[in-house]
Amino acid sequence: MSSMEEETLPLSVIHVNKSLVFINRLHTILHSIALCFLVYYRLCFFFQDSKTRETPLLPYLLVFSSEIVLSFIWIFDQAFRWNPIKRTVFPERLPENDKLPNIDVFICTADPTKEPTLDVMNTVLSAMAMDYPPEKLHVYVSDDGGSPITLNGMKEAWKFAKWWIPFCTRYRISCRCPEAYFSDSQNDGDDFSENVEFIADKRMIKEKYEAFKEGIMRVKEDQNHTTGITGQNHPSTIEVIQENCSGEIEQVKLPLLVYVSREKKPSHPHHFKAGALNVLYRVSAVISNSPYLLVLDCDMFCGEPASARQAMCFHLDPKKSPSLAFVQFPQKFHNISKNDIYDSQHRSTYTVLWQGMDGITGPLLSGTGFYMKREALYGNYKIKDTDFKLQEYVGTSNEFIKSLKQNCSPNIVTDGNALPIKETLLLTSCNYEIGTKWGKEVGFMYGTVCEDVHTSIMLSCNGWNSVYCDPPKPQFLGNSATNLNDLFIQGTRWSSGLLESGLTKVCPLINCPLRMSLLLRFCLTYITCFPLHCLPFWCFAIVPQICLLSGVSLYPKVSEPFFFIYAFIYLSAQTKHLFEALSTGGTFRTMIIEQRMRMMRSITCHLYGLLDCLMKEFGLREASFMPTNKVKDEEQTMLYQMDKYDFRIPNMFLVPMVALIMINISCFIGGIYRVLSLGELDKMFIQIYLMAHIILVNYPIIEGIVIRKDKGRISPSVVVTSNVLATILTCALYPLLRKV
Ligand SMILES: O=c1ccn([C@@H]2O[C@H](COP(=O)(O)OP(=O)(O)O[C@H]3O[C@H](CO)[C@@H](O)[C@H](O)[C@H]3O)[C@@H](O)[C@H]2O)c(=O)[nH]1
Ligand SMILES: [Mn+2]
Repeated sequence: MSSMEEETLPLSVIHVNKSLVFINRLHTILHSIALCFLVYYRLCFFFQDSKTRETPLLPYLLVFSSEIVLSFIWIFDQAFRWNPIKRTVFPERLPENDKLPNIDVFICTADPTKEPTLDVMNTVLSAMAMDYPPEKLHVYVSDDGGSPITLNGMKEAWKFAKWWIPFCTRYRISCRCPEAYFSDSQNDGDDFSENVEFIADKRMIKEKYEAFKEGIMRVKEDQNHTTGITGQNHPSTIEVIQENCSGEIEQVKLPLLVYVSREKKPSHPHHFKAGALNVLYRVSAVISNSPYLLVLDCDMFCGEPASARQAMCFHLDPKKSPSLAFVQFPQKFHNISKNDIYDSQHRSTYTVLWQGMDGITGPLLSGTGFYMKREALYGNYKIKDTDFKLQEYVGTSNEFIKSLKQNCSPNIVTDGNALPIKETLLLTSCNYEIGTKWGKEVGFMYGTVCEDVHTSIMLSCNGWNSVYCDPPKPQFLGNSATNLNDLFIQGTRWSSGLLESGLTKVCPLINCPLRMSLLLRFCLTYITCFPLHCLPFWCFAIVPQICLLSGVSLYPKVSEPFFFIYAFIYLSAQTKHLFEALSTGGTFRTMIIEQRMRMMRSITCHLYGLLDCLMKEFGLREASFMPTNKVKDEEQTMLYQMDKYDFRIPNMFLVPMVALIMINISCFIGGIYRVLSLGELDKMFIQIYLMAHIILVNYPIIEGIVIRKDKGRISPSVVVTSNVLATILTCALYPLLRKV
């Protein structure tokens, strides 16, 4: 091959599945037409003579407005289906190692009791062992807990890395997270599994790993009697982890490893993960100042070592690079069971939604597993600005301002200089950001607990693009919440954060720049507003039910032509969902589980998220970020693996779900009785069908009340409380919905 040809070979290519695009667009058009008929049918009601109307106004308006809200959310959702694409990368076409850019890896951890140090260190080790020149990798760990356990864990990890990294490179190990490697015997490279030397080395590394584990545990016990320093109140500590060469093994080149714990005071807002990332962003700027950043949550390790090179296929592509802010990898999880009863893997987001956005201007940040261009987070500052102006923007650190102008050339690391202690202490102090634009225009955005989505909306507004890279082998593997409790806590946090950025900060539909395309606007609106689902879902879970009891019909009769509109909309939505589930590796069961989880989430998390967001808006509540629990609970894991829902969740979440199911069941029974005795099946068919659908999809709740005897069932006391709530709701609404 001539060098000319070589130069023009692309680093990545795009695939468009033409038939998928056709099906999607056809479905969107047909379904939209049906929705127009539905609206027409509903509007006709208002032109009827009010004396001849059979249906009272209030339930009719409730159902109609719910249909309108759902239809709008559905329309926004279609933007993701308009132009989905997939990409393939060719990392082998990248320039030689010495021409690759530097990368700073950021790993966040917050609390050693909720985030086991061993797991965090596994993430650190997997990042250090990535297939990338070690002198070009710099790993920074942010410890928001300010815990000596984490610092000591890093020292142990450093020692172990000196064995682990050469072992991985030598035997081309593909799984570079030690815990995952040792727990699965399938992980050996085929080339070496018979090799005597390899077997001996592996045994030796395994011993070192056990010693490393013990080292971490030992520290844990030692530190039980700590000082007055807490996770919320501690000074900053910055330390480069290194050890004088003990001569034990030959000098191994390791990536730079830096421990950063920012100063925290209860009186100062610390802005959660976004705050932690911004501190790392500044500290790394005066140490390594790499042009690219990889951000990882402590519970997401690098399963495969290839992601850095894959990401560079986009960042080093001269056509894409100028406007490319980040390359996002999907979040995949190693702890998902076969049937994934909680939809913990968020199938739809990481297949349909992100592929769909990739065909527009690129996916949103997903918090972890992305390669960001440092420059993209500078905000709108101008290189020409005077230092004085820049100080208003990024704060008073001269070293940091210098780093902005140095055009990303690394300084301290390569020069072998000592750490600029004074500067890093300044950059990590609580007061540094006061009066600056951090979190507003520069760095990761503050003011929401979904800093990832909010930051990427701001990037989109500034004209940056992104790319979704989903190679066949998952590059990042995380720990997803696999129990209802964690999922609901996380879901509530997300709903509140998303609504906050969508309703109160940047309403993507209205106040994004004019040049932003309509499709992108729709996607952003969908993402930030989908928790509003809770309004129609609550309505559909109560109003048609109680109306059935009192004989109020809300939908067309089976014998009316408009019945077919409803039937069409229902069937079209269900078939499309099934089609998507099947075409992304799911089954019919996946579809049912997703619908169930959507109902459960809407009724609980989305509603609480909405309330939380409103309360914050009116100053009644402070923002809070409760990290998900990452400590494994044997019993919980067992229930999950057996596909049994674990209903040991706070009443706040459980009672509304159980109460609504009870309303549905009792109205269903009462309704059937009424319909049969009065012969009104024709009139009430849709309402009866709706209830049957809700009850069937949520069968596990009924099972939890009636059949199960294990610890994860729904306890009788919850059933009683829910009954009370259901009765109050029914008694209050029954007369209202009948008369008004
Ligand atoms: O004050 C804080 C709180 C959290 N974290 C870290 O943030 C990360 C994410 O927290 P986690 O408890 O794992 O939350 P998840 O719900 O699993 O996180 C999802 O949702 C977050 C937004 O709500 C995103 O930031 C994450 O990337 C995404 O995985 C973890 O590494 C934490 O250590 C901090 O550093 N400081
Ligand atoms: Mn997490």
